[in-house]
Amino acid sequence: MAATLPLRRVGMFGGAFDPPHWAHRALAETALGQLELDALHILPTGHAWHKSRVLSPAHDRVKMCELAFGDLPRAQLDQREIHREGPSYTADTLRELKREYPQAQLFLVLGADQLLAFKTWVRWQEVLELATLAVANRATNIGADIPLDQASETDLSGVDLPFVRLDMPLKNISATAVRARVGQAAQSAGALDVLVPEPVARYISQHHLYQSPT
Ligand SMILES: Nc1ncnc2c1ncn2[C@@H]1O[C@H](COP(=O)(O)OP(=O)(O)OP(=O)(O)O)[C@@H](O)[C@H]1O
Ligand SMILES: O=C(O)c1ccc[n+]([C@@H]2O[C@H](COP(=O)([O-])O)[C@@H](O)[C@H]2O)c1
Repeated sequence: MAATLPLRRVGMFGGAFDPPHWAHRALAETALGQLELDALHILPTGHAWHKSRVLSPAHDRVKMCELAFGDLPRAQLDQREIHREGPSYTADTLRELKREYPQAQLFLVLGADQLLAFKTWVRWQEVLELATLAVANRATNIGADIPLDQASETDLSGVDLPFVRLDMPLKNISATAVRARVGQAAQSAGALDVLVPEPVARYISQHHLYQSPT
């Protein structure tokens, strides 16, 4: 009987995903393809110690992640940060993944804003030892309702950290903008389709999420 080969390239993509939007989906797809990943763990954050707002209930964010990423081959929803006590630290998650995939090269998938904030992360040096950072650029004027051709890229030239770039067309979308748009009077689920996948838009509408400003 042939032995199963250990997975060689494993990605982790974490986020509040409140809600997951088209840029998240594009980032996951790009990482899977460009990094030739054998698996990509999608990790909704449990307790986002670094965010000032209270996140939507975990079960809603998990369900929306299933709807947003469920059909992506080799992507798997990973709820460990939701189930873990205390703040979600990426270093802890990567340490666990390293134990689960001792032979694999680990990649941490993130957007440019998080790369700029990376040295504020808890045990960021350990994160660097455990994983290769894979970074997609992000418009600096995120959330603004401006045309994409007027969006400017985040300047990463001064970053003194090792990372690989993910080549993804700029998407001027943020979860903040999605929540704000839902909060504006009576948006139909259809009107959200440009920002989030249609099943996510429907879930937001059916569950009356983001009705009040956050
Ligand atoms: N438009 C985007 N382009 C590139 N990366 C993005 C984009 N939106 C989010 N990301 C990345 O996805 C990851 C998860 O982001 P998160 O769930 O916090 O979404 P967000 O849109 O930044 O949310 P919020 O507006 O609530 O802060 C982060 O690494 C973030 O940099
Ligand atoms: O470990 C940390 O200290 C840390 C600090 C900031 C962000 N992160 C992680 O980075 C991912 C993206 O964060 P965010 O704020 O863009 O949703 C998510 O998985 C967070 O848990 C992790």
